[in-house]
Amino acid sequence: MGKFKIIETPIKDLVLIETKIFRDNRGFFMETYNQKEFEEIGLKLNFVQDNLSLSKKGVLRGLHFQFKYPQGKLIRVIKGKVYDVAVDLRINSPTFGKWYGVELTGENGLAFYIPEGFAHGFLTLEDDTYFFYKCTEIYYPEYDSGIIWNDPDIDIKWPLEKVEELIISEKDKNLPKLKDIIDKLKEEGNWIKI
Ligand SMILES: Cc1cn([C@H]2C[C@H](O)[C@@H](COP(=O)(O)OP(=O)(O)O[C@H]3O[C@H](C)C(=O)[C@H](O)[C@H]3O)O2)c(=O)[nH]c1=O
Repeated sequence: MGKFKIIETPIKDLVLIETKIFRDNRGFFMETYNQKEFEEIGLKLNFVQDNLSLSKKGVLRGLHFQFKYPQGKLIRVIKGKVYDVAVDLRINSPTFGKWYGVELTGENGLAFYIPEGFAHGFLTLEDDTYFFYKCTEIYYPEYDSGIIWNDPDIDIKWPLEKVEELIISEKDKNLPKLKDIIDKLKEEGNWIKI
């Protein structure tokens, strides 16, 4: 019996991964990634970069994606709590422009795999939240791109009632709407076509 279990979401290929937690009187142990066992549950992934960010309660990062060299992301909250959101930007996808959100905490061992072709963002629900993710492609600042977090056409139901204030970077405050970049995405991005 493997240590990881896939949980499907309403969006194809976007999955949650339950992780076996070994608890004892010292605390707990878990494997956060195991290439062989991930392949056994259908996730054949090659990670080339790990990221770690620390956020205060109310920080919203995103929605981000890399215009070229899109990144798949295996996300875990090490400590704290976030509401994590992925938006399907895969051209021709039947769920193009649709979003899915999930609460991730350091305690429940839930991981979230967001394949290439999605925009990603999260709202931080606790202070001192450590957010760790493995990426299937390296960072290309020249291709760093995104969509404004409150794009009315995507209409993400962020749990804003759970935070007192929003803390958003100037860069993220000025991100475009999906409708303003859709043509560029289709024409110039070596974007994921499913
Ligand atoms: C993403 C990234 C950033 N940086 C540098 C660039 C900036 O000087 C600094 C902060 O970058 P940024 O403000 O883009 O960090 P976030 O707002 O956390 O961006 C991330 O937030 C959302 C949630 C994501 O899914 C992406 O991985 C990523 O876009 O780190 C790097 O050196 N390498 C990197 O891979």
